[in-house]
Amino acid sequence: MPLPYRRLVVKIGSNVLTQDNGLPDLDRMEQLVGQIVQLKTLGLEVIVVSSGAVAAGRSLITLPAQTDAVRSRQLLAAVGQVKLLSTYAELLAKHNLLCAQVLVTKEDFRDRQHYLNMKNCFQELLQQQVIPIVNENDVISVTELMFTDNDELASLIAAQLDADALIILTNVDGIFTGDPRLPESELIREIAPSDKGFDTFITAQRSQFGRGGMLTKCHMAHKVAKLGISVHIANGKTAGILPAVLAENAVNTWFRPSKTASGKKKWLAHAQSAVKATVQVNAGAREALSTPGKAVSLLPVGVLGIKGEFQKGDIVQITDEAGQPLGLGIAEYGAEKAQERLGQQHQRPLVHYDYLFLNPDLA
Ligand SMILES: Nc1ncnc2c1ncn2[C@@H]1O[C@H](COP(=O)(O)OP(=O)(O)O)[C@@H](O)[C@H]1O
Ligand SMILES: N[C@@H](CCC(=O)OP(=O)(O)O)C(=O)O
Repeated sequence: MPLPYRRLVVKIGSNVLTQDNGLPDLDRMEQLVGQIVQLKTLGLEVIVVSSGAVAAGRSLITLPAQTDAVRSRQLLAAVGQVKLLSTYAELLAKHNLLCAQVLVTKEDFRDRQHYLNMKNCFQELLQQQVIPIVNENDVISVTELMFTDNDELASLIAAQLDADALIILTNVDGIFTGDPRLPESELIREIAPSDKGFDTFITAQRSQFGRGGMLTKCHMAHKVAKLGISVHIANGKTAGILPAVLAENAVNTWFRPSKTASGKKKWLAHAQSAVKATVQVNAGAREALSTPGKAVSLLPVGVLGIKGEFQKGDIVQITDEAGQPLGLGIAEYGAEKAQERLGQQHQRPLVHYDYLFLNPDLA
């Protein structure tokens, strides 16, 4: 019985699409496109997050001497993205399928209206049987505006579209208990939402053309699984890997999902950059909020202080007495009213449970 996924985000790392000499691996792309078509034939909705623009650019243009790192990336990605997408378009056209280019920046996830506009566009594309191929807009995303890497972007898209699963294709079989090149390292087959410490195995080493490395993959995967989305990290260089993951006979690391979270919570999970102010809570409120399985709203009686200004509907960061971040929430009223009600009993929640996202490692 294949895994019961209906909507799937597939992230393809730079290294999967690049040969050792740095040139794009067209055979691999063709194979992966073939697999995506197979999934479409099974009736799945597939959204692809593809890296590889910078790598494709390297094969097309020689950088002028002394070009700095930021400009190099902009130049290579701007040139390479055209090649990357036209290759996908040509390969998919052979199967009578259309793809769409979606280039995004972190800014596009900040504002709820932007977020919903983007979501609507994805839904329209999927309805029309078009395969969205997403990448970061490397031309305008520089320095602090950048996603950590495309694993973060793929996680955001999976949460945004309420995907059933995210498959991260990289150049190793999954997460190992040590350097994957060492024979004594073993593959971790399954990670539960409550598991901790599995990231201590991960070294800073990353693939030749990758950006974030395995550590971001791991953190993002865990966060996404906590939102109720299944995550697989698998080897994109293995023949037939996508259908094999679905058929449950692929070697991979599976992040088992926890019970589902609402769309608002999924959005909040990635809304750190939109935080307007900080709300500090006392030990009692911290304990109540972090009790597993309890739907607790944040009441003014548990609030110690407020730093910054916010209006009703703004996102606030919730911290404990020591300033440790606990999560994010949408304020039910503005900072002025909240200040008046500070520490008072029998007041309306400052953050309702439905609009509260607590950090996965809190409980
Ligand atoms: N414990 C580990 N298990 C698996 N891979 C690891 C581990 N520690 C470090 N890595 C490295 O992470 C790399 C994959 O991450 P990355 O370079 O970001 O790939 P991608 O281009 O697919 O995003 C692997 O090639 C591997 O060298
Ligand atoms: N946007 C960049 C990809 C950056 C990135 O995150 O790469 P990777 O770690 O291989 O997924 C590109 O298309 O080259």
